[in-house]
Amino acid sequence: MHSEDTFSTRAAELIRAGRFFFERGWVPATAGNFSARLDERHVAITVSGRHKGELTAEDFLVVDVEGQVRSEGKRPSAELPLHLQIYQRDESLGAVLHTHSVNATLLSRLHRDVLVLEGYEVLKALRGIGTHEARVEVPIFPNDQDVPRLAARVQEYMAEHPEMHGYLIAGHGLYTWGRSVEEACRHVEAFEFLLACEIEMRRLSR
Ligand SMILES: CSC[C@@H](O)[C@@H](O)C(=O)COP(=O)(O)O
Ligand SMILES: [Zn+2]
Repeated sequence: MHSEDTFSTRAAELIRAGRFFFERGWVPATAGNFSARLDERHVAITVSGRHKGELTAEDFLVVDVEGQVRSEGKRPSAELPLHLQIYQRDESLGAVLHTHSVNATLLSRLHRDVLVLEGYEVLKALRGIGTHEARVEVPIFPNDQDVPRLAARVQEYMAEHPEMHGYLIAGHGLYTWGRSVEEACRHVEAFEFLLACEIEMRRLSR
């Protein structure tokens, strides 16, 4: 069972991530949600509707990996099922981060089905990738206000593509994860850099 200390440490890491993302314009107007694993069965996740650049420890609650809320009187992120799907499928994963940057939103509307990232040195910031020659496929799922249905769709796709590092939701944003909050943050930064390159490349090659 996790301690209060674990909760506070994970919350502090996610608060720092929220400030960093907000400063860069990746979580505007209460958009985005963050979570971190506390132990095998429990996760801390942001309360729904909170501003992600101004989080405090009060803006987190505890849920179990089946989605049962363990903190009375707090409503979890509307996108909780997308976080739980990741924790349920892989016990080694420790954090899930969701952002809404302009670049993720635009690219997810310009492309259908999948965005291919290749030829970038920064791909090596993604766990397990050792060369710029890697080909990273970022699937794009249609947005869906029925979040459990969307989570089931992601789950089905991930069963076929277990090597995935993240995905886009059309007109919505990015989901990525890692073994720790630090690794998940690195993945957000890497994806945001790569998405910015892709946008700029399209502009330059017009
Ligand atoms: C402010 S619009 C964004 C929301 O609809 C949603 O997509 C989102 O990312 C934040 O929802 P939340 O329930 O606060 O976790
Ligand atoms: Zn969202």
